[in-house]
Amino acid sequence: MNDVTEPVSATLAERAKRALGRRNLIFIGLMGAGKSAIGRMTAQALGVPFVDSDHEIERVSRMTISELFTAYGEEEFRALEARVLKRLLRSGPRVVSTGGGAYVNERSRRQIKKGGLTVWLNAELEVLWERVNKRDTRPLLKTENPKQTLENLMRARYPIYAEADLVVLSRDVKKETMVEEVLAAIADCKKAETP
Ligand SMILES: Nc1ncnc2c1ncn2[C@@H]1O[C@H](COP(=O)(O)OP(=O)(O)O)[C@@H](O)[C@H]1O
Ligand SMILES: O=C(O)C1=C[C@@H](OP(=O)(O)O)[C@@H](O)[C@H](O)C1
Ligand SMILES: [Mg+2]
Repeated sequence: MNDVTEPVSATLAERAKRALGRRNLIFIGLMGAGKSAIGRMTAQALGVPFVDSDHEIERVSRMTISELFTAYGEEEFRALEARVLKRLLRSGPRVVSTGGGAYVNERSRRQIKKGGLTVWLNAELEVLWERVNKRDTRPLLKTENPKQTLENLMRARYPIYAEADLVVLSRDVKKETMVEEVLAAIADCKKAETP
């Protein structure tokens, strides 16, 4: 239990950092929710290292996510993702942004839950669609009707993402506002760190 009274002057980032302790902060949510962008900015605000699991997968494999899906298929990608996440989550505190499917995979979900505090960037379909339709880097959306695919993924995945420790609504507000809301959620989090 952390029963040390915070000084009134502690900034939001300082309070969040103290509440996080040695845990990692792990961003989960659907494609376009802002895990990579908001995760990076949150790490900066907290003054802890940032890592994006997709970037790490691309670095170690020397292939893009799209190339990996084409060459080996989704199942192999998930196995690689689980291995990379296990390594990234070994020590904290860090901010780790995952790819949208990581938390849905049982093996990765177990590691993520064990690895620290999870924050779900929850977003409505229109918000996600406006963001993801500008790029063609996401292999799962290379379908005849990508918006419908995104909606189907929402239905399947949102009940699982809902298991997260913290939930922040991702919407069209300034990214700095999103970061502040994430920091406030961490600072207010009652889940105690296990020794
Ligand atoms: N609050 C926001 N307002 C406007 N654009 C955003 C916001 N959050 C993220 N974005 C943009 O949406 C796109 C998708 O974000 P990204 O971080 O790649 O999402 P994810 O990693 O969850 O798929 C990026 O271009 C990012 O800059
Ligand atoms: O939702 C998914 O299954 C995926 C999301 C992507 O990451 P982002 O959520 O960062 O776009 C990436 O890992 C891969 O294309 C698969
Ligand atoms: Mg991302």
